[in-house]
Amino acid sequence: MTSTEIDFDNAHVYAVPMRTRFRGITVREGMLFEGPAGWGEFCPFPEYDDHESAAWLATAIEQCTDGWPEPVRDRIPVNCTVPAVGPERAKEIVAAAGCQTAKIKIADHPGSSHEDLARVRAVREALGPDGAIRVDANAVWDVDTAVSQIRLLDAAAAGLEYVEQPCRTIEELAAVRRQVTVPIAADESIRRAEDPLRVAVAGAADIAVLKCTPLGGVRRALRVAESAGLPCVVSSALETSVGLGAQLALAGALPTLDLACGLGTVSLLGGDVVDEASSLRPVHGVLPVPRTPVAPDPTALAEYESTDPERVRWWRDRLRRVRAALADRQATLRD
Ligand SMILES: O=C(O)CCC(=O)c1ccccc1C(=O)O
Ligand SMILES: [Mg+2]
Repeated sequence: MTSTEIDFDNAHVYAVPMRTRFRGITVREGMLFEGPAGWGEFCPFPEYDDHESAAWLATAIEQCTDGWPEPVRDRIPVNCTVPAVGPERAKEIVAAAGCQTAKIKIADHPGSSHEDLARVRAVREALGPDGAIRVDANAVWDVDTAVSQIRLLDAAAAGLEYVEQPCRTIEELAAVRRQVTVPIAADESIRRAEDPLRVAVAGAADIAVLKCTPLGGVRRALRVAESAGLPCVVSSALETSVGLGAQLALAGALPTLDLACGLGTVSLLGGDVVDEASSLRPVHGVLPVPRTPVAPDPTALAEYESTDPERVRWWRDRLRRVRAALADRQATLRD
């Protein structure tokens, strides 16, 4: 991977409002820059330090210098993503999406159980009996809370497909997994591991959630999939269509993929930096696998270019620091 031909100096800083607050985010920010193979997106969440953000930069550099490996499929079924909203809004989201699978955010704040159960019931009503429902607790429960909440949610959903990251540690996931029949998926345990290639998720989870953006690229995520040795779901990091292309390239290149992916998230954004026709919004619950990165559209890019000089400076400083951090990490990210 070489980064010398990338036009970092002219990188654009974008700010796209979220349609609904998600993970505490109301405006999604990031950077877009062009290299010899196309455009890349650099968008680590604000709380990520330079070391962790280096993997996000590696993904952007892979896509604009090397491109992606050959896909083995060209259409990816996706879930619709239901944020922590009320039951009526949840039904609208599911009905508008047209997906067979819904992923619901739960445990968004302390004491949310009652609201979580109402949201899950509403989604089942909108989805019908044949759809699949998965929930994501983003690592907030202790083991006992997880076990009791998963049982309640499974009943409210009339059957859950899986629960994503109910607790923080691998040991806790394993303990929960021994006590419930609902399959367990590991997300943060892989994505935020110091070494995602060596984390032992197999005894603690039934499914691996993979996000190539924080894992350092499509090729590296393929190696993480191989070492995890579990059925995989590819899930987004709230990229625009430019960065989401890499995630779809990963979903397209995995040797086996039997589960819907969490890649319908452009629908959570209030806009996109590419033109309408290239925007990676699912149609009838399916997304295409792009062969090359999607380029921003000048008009759309101008619309979402950040106008806040302080944010622009913050991102430029961050990119400069993270390029240095990546130079330090390059050996391990190639590992
Ligand atoms: O998987 C999906 O349906 C959407 C993606 C998603 O939930 C997500 C998006 C950004 C950051 C974290 C997460 C997560 O899976 O926890
Ligand atoms: Mg998750």
